[in-house]
Amino acid sequence: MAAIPVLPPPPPIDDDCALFLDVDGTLLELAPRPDEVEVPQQLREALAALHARLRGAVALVSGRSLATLDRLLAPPRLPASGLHGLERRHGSRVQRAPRAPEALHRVRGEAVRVAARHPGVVIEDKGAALALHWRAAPQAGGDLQAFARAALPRLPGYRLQPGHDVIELRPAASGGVRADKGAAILAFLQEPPFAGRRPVFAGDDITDEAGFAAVNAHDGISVLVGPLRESAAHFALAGTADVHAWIGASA
Ligand SMILES: O=P(O)(O)OC[C@H]1O[C@H](O[C@H]2O[C@H](CO)[C@@H](O)[C@H](O)[C@H]2O)[C@H](O)[C@@H](O)[C@@H]1O
Repeated sequence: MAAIPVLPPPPPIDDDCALFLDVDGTLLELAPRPDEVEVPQQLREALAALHARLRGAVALVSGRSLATLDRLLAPPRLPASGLHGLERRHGSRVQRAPRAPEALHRVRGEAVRVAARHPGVVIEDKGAALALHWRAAPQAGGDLQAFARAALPRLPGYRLQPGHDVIELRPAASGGVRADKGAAILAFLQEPPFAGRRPVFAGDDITDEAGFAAVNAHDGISVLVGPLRESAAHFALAGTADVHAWIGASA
């Protein structure tokens, strides 16, 4: 098996960059449950300073919903894409995720019953998407993944979204267009103040690979955060503290 190449740290963030940032595992340290993350005040200040320095060209690109991103990180209320590209907000323009189908409500009820057998499992209702978390109950990972795979055929137009100690059921497209973090970044890059800038994207998870591919295709800077693994990213940082130092030095 080929060794995973060691990646260099990213260069400083220049004035002509457009900065895209994943949230959990990149800006925020992973916590046992989604509602237990902590947001350092210094991080808010660095994001606000970068937003001003890059003349607005800073966006969050997350698996969280837009509403949750605002609850966690605003102010500043940054341009953002939520639910792995299904939602996007830029100024007053908001693209919403598809409505949850009736079948998803039934699947959620069944997931809650599965979770009741595994103390520590969290079922996160994100509207159109449903996340099944086992970070605090590692032994439940197999059951939850099997449950999600079995539920998928009942949800036409849905796909599985794997992540760190989580499997999600989420729509594959929004408004008839494929939705992922790469597509969200490319949509931002067509609009001022992002257009014409060199894209930079930092992320840690499988969902972030689409974002790395998108910025690589635009001669951008792709940054894998966390332990090295197979990735399309060209640069790496070891963890959230290094991300804070990197963006803090550029703020
Ligand atoms: O794209 P992201 O911003 O990284 O969001 C991905 C998912 O993050 C959250 O789950 C992850 O973080 C939790 C809090 O640290 C952790 O408990 C969990 O194990 C991780 O998978 C969030 O809850 C999901 O909705 C996001 O899709």
